[in-house]
Amino acid sequence: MSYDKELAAAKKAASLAARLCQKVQKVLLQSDVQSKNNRSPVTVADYGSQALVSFLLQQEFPAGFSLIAEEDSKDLRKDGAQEIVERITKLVNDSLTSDGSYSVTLSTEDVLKAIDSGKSEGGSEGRHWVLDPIDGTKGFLRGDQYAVALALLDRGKVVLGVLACPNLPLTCISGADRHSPNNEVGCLFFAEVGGGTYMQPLDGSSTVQVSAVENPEEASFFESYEAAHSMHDLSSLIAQKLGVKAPPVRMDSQVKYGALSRGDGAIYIRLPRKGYREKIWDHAAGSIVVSGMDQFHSVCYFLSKAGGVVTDAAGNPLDFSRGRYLDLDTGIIVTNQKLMPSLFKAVRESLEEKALSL
Ligand SMILES: Nc1ncnc2c1ncn2[C@@H]1O[C@H](COP(=O)(O)O)[C@@H](O)[C@H]1OP(=O)(O)O
Ligand SMILES: [Mg+2]
Ligand SMILES: [Mg+2]
Ligand SMILES: [Mg+2]
Repeated sequence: MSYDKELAAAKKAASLAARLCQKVQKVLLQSDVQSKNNRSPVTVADYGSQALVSFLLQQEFPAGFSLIAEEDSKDLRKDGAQEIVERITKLVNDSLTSDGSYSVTLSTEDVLKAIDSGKSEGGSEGRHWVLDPIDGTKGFLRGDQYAVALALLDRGKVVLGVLACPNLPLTCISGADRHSPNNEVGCLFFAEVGGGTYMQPLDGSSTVQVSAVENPEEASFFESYEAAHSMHDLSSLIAQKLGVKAPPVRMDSQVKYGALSRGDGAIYIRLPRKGYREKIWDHAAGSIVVSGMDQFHSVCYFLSKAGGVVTDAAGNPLDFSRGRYLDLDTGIIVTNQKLMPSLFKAVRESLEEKALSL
């Protein structure tokens, strides 16, 4: 089955949402940042991106529309939030009309409703869109990496994924090419089941050069920038066991999956502390982008690689059919098929050693 129409809509929605986020990141005001009850930050851009993507997808696919997304409008409906809601509404309307494809004006209530369409519980039946409107809000606030991550589930499987990465350089970010003179940023990764992974510039204006890392042991491995999101001491033990020499590349969000898919590194290790439950919107788009990397296409290069594999720390594939959360053993590991057996062994040994030392 082809999902071309859905993919085109997803690319359009994620690109417009990324533009909205870029605009906010440039002039980030302290008042734009709120704290959710789990103490993670949320900004007008998170809400604006979710409203925009939700509205666009609903316009295109009204029948049986289902969206699982990170944010909801609860805090925005509280007393004193009116000004922020108006600012979000203006951002959404400006972005919708920015390239002339839409001539609608949403009210504040339309925007709140669009945000709240993301409350679906998902599951193993039917189709569900999965959205992280800003993945890596902490990176976004630091002026660093973040992604708009959008995927489609069909009967519990990820069938397409789009990662808009506004701050990711178009050229390789690690290894020998790290100091490439080309400092253009803004990448759009997309993948459809069975169709390989593609990358194009977010603004669509220039060509892309992709470099292949030939020796994975020399290539960087990726991990979270935030130490609270993944245990850095454990990944350095794993890297040591694998003989990886390069220092880890610490980066926020699913941008790591995008960078990995084009060969900027060979391994992504994510081992959160006990008790943290991963959400499906933090991995759906990224996992299909990496899985399609055996057929990676860019504007000017075609790279053939060992296919990407994403599993939990017990070697099980990620199961997106169980609702809003992933039920995982310990963490997530990502690499290519060739390296997975040795990565898996190093992960198991390191976890056992860590358990013994506790
Ligand atoms: N304590 C935590 N442990 C692991 N991941 C977290 C934690 N808190 C938030 N996250 C989510 O982890 C992702 C960031 O991952 P990374 O560590 O790879 O940058 C984001 O989706 C972030 O949510 P958010 O979407 O709100 O930014
Ligand atoms: Mg968040
Ligand atoms: Mg996230
Ligand atoms: Mg988010």
